[in-house]
Amino acid sequence: MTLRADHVDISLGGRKVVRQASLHVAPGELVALIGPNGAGKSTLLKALAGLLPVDEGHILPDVSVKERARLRAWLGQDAAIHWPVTVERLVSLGRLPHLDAFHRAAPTDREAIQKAMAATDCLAFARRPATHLSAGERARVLLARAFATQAPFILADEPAAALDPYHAFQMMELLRHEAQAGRGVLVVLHDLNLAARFAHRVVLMAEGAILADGAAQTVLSDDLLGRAYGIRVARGDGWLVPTGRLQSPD
Ligand SMILES: Nc1ncnc2c1ncn2[C@@H]1O[C@H](COP(=O)(O)OP(=O)(O)OP(=O)(O)O)[C@@H](O)[C@H]1O
Repeated sequence: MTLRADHVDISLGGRKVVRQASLHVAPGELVALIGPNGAGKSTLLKALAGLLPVDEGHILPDVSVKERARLRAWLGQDAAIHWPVTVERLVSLGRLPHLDAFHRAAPTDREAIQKAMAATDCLAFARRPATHLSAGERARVLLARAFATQAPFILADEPAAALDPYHAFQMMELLRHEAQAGRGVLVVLHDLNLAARFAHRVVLMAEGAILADGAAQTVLSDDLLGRAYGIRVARGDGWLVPTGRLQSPD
């Protein structure tokens, strides 16, 4: 089963911000969704998560709200933590879609929570209030919550944004590991090097439309990066850095 957007149009505030976008994620692959600010990446990701309705086109599979929560783990961009619950309790919320009517945790739930915290290095602060963490630690806890869901698909919106290079790399390794374990992972990224290093496939969005979808070396071409971002890049063995601005693509 693949998760897919099929010729999707989405409007926000009466304005069409995603146009005829088609995108799919298969089990076992990590797909990076890149593009300039305002391109429509978060909007498309939210629609794939079932958090936003589409005007036209389809998000597939078309399932019930409960089934959707089991199918897709969501790691949002501004996932602030407002309540001083413990880290363990917060991670356990990832199991909500699996609990019975009385919200009782079964041994399989407890096992999934421990496994998710171990994978993301959260066990050392499992009993601390989740509000008392650094931005990087918080990002790992929220990733643990998403992992605890054990959903076949993980949708993550800029999960590495607040992270130092070590933890950004670790975050991507964890997501890649999940993909290797058979999940489908779609991750919005601004760091083109992380996309090049970790993604099986890169999808480039600009002005609400999908501009390119393919291998990193094809999508991260001088021509496409110039058209989408208005930047010039220098590149080496597996890396690239912006070296100048072209005319703004806006
Ligand atoms: N709630 C909203 N109401 C109206 N327009 C919105 C709303 N949220 C976002 N937009 C607009 O929709 C467009 C797409 O926004 P979106 O957040 O999907 O872009 P993005 O590619 O994720 O950008 P960024 O890289 O800056 O996070 C932008 O033009 C934005 O201004």
